[in-house]
Amino acid sequence: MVDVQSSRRQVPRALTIAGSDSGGGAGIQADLKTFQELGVFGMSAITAVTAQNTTGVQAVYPLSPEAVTEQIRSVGRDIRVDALKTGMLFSHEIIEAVAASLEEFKWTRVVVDPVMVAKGGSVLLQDAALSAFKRKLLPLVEVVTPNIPEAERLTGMTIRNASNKRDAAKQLIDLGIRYVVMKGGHETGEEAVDLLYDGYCFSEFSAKRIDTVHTHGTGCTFSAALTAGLAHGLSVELAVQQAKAFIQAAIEDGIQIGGGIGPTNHWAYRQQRTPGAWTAEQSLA
Ligand SMILES: Nc1ncnc2c1ncn2[C@@H]1O[C@H](COP(=O)(O)OP(=O)(O)O)[C@@H](O)[C@H]1O
Ligand SMILES: Cc1ncc(COP(=O)(O)OP(=O)(O)O)c(N)n1
Repeated sequence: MVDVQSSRRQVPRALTIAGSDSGGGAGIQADLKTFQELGVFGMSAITAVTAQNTTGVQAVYPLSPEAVTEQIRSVGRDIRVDALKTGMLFSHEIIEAVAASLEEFKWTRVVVDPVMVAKGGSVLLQDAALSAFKRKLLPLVEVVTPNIPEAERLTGMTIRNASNKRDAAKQLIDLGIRYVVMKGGHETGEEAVDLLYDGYCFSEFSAKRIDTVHTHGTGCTFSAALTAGLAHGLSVELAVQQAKAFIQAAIEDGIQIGGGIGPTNHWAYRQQRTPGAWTAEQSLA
């Protein structure tokens, strides 16, 4: 007789603690799609429900901190978590609940995407939550992935050039974070350059900047791909390299969704690696 229990395969598992985007391009939805594409079993703890589409965020309904804690506990008490990421945390109460859970379970492979404002301008992190975010959450994380405006808000610095980026990364490391990835999506120039700093060395991950407005959820997707790499046991450097390739494919092989700032293509990276696979264009033909 086959022992079904012991013959079941062990797979990497990752948890996302983030907001729901009803439009499917960012938040929990982008994270779970990305985990799946990268061969990781995805789990979620929802912090807030947003009514959202490609034209913007129409409404935000935060959950109670207890509801967030209970979701994390349910996962943590039964299922191994190899890596996790946070996205939209919204309030200082939710940040405190998440920080307490990270301490309770002693998870170390933790990626924090400091989501603050959606591309349409809606607030996804309240002003009053910034201090708890810096003091309670950031010292517990392995990697933080700010875009330029987020790095400016976290450090109080104005970032205009490469030297400013390095100074801001150093300031963030001083908060107790192991690695900073400062993303270059909001800059201009031929290349989109992401800067990685480990407290000693800087490395750059560069790819051709794609001329498109359809970048809804790029930060969520990038940080989820990075988390998936960590769940597989990759070093942070290799996980960033894979995440960069994943987001590049997702932006480059764009799909037409909605009438505003559309999402990226979460299956493009896999498709590029699967000879003879169907393409987004073929499926519409
Ligand atoms: N137009 C683009 N072309 C290529 N890469 C991009 C583009 N926009 C963003 N990226 C990449 O997407 C990832 C997310 O970056 P960014 O857009 O800055 O984050 P966020 O969504 O948090 O604002 C980074 O790896 C960045 O370099
Ligand atoms: C629920 C939710 N979480 C996060 C975001 C922000 O996502 P991001 O990847 O920064 O991309 P933009 O929305 O700024 O394009 C969100 N919109 N919703």
